[in-house]
Amino acid sequence: TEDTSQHPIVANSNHQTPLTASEGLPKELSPEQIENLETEKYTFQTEVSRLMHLIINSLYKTREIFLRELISNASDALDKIRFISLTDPEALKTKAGLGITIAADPERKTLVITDTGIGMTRQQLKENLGTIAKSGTSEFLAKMEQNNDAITQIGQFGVGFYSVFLVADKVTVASKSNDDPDQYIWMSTAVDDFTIAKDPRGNTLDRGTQITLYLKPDAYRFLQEKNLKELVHKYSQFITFPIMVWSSEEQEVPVSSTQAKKEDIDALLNDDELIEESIDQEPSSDEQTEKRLVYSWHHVNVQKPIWMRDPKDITDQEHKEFFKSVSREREDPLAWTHYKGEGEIEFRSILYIPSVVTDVFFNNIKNDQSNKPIKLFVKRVFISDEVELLPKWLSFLKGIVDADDMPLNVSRETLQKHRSLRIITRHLVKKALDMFSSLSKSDPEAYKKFLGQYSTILKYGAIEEQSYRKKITSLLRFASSFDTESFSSSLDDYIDRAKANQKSIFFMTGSNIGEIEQSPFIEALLARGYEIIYFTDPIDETFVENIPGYNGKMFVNIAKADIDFAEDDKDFDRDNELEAKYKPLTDWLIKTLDQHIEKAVVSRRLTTSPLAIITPKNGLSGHAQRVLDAQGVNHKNPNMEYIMESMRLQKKILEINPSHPVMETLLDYVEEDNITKDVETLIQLMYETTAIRSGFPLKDMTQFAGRVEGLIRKAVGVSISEEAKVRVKKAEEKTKEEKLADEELKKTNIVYETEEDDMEHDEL
Ligand SMILES: Nc1ncnc2c1ncn2[C@@H]1O[C@H](COP(=O)(O)OP(=O)(O)OP(=O)(O)O)[C@@H](O)[C@H]1O
Repeated sequence: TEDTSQHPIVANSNHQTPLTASEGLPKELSPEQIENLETEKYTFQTEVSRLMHLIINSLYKTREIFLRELISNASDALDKIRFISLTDPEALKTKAGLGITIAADPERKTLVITDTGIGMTRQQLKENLGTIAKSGTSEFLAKMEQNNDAITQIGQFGVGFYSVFLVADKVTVASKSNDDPDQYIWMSTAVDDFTIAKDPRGNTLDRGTQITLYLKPDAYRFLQEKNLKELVHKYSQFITFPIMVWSSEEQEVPVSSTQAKKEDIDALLNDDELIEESIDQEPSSDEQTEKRLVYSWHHVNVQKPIWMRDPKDITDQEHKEFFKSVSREREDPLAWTHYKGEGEIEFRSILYIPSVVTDVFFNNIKNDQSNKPIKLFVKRVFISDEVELLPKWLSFLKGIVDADDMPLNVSRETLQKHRSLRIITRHLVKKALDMFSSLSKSDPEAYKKFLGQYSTILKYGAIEEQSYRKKITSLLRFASSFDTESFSSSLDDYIDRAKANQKSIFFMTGSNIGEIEQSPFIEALLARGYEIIYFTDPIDETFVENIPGYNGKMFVNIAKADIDFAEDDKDFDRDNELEAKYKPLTDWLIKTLDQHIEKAVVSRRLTTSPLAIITPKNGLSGHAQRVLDAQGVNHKNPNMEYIMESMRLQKKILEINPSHPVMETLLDYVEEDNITKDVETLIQLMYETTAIRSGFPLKDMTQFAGRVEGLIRKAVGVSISEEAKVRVKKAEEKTKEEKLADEELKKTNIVYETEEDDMEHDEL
């Protein structure tokens, strides 16, 4: 007969029956059974071996996470069988209820974790616990080699199971799947191979998995009931299945009943009524009683799932722990929103903002894969974490959605397209944006941290999603000429501070504030008292290209042509007059700088600089050009590359400052036909230095350097043809001995040895 005491997950197991310590533990394999096992041996995939060696030989502070990983795997396995049972009721046709038990055996120094989940067939044991299917493993290995704390992220990389070797040097996994008539047992002593055998105890599990950890001496503290219960509590509160820990309690019990009979226990575990009775039975007063330790299954996670509770009753600490348990992040979230959607469709959700963006998030975005950070439940039953519930630009959030009304027996693809999901998504986006907005008001420090991590992604969202564009844009913060330090101006602030009749939001892009402040373009606006937004994020150029304006004001790049100041600033007569006056100079400049510019015009914006180089309206600014160059034009489309290249070669517009003394003098020179070769060189140089100041890469650095040197020679009176007098000594040919020594070296493995290396060898 089967030993059902190993499946104590019945409707209510929180009964107090005096059982003995070993009653909660599974039968161990006897020495003969081990002797006669018909095992088959397999070698671990190399990555698994490497991982296990790293894990077993290292001293990690946070070893307790093995329990989190095992509980989470057990919970996944239970989710799977429950999900299958939605369409196939047969799947649950075993005696076992759904749940997890955890028991320590201080005598054998083992910890046993049992679940009644989906279980594994022989083949699955071999595949799941011997190879790593998911990508990113080598990345994780590298991380671990670098930094001990990386271990806590093990679950994110899909290799959580192997964390058992943090605390155990031998592990057995017994498992029974509905798809395999027999129960199998997997064993490993953390060396390079593992074995699988048919379990000689028979089908003790009914369905599910039982993991036995043979703890290393330095991990015995996990056997202490108090430690164990605390830990399980920490990692189990948010698991939707009951988790039972085998616990002892000192109790006054009738002397006669101290030894509970095995049959009684079995009956108890299978009959709810009997349990009720046994709880009701108080020891009668005239019966003899004594104090002794009684054992029972203690239900650790009795609370409702956090999202089903009243938001008012949930403490910050509970949210932080729930967040860590769903996301496997180490740090507390920056903020959260707990929401109950009613009306069209009823659902509950909690969304969290992680305090830092993970590498995984960006890797997925880069590879055009979606992050799916939301776990979907339907009426408390976990359905999937593969459904896209948030748009890409919000997929940095983490959380859960529990819907009341959703078809369950459909494929993920059908589910993904379901109307209810689209409605939920709309609500979630709105809730997320509200959360950001209230964070900006309630906690400016946290909001700053938030934007530091996510503003690039939000800008991407504003570009992608027209319907939320305005809202997202309103959440962004920038540096501006009003406040260059704090990056705290919103566009609304800018508009509040704008001048009368100002129709534009003036901005300039650059790689940093200092560079923008150096630029000649900003003078005219600052002199007139206009504020300029300083865009320093590489995505900003694309952002403003896609977003024409905000609240009725257009974005205007002050480094491009056509600046429209307020109407009253215009003086057409004066402009026309100056243009006519400077025509000889502008014509001459076009001729001289023909290689670089398409036209030269009289500037209305320059105040202190003599010249400025402007991009034609559809061209690339200096900053944009450098960003593109640095990225090596990361476009798959060859036409795009061609367009970029031609934009880069596009001729610029030269603006001259009519009030500048250098320009006035130059005009005289041209009018008097007094231009010498030297003046021509100087104007070339002036163009080149202006280009550098305006952030454009120079086309020909050698020519530029040549011109500067020429000027210096002239100033110090050295002829242009005079060469540097250098005395060089010719290198000598190799001697015969040296040639021989080289030949010898060729035969060895030595690559290159420095003196320091030699020293180390000597010391060793
Ligand atoms: N208790 C269990 N019941 C059934 N299958 C399990 C159990 N534990 C592990 N497995 C199987 O072994 C596989 C590997 O587990 P492992 O913890 O290493 O990675 P994972 O569960 O896929 O990812 P993560 O670590 O992110 O949970 C799982 O995907 C699952 O198929």
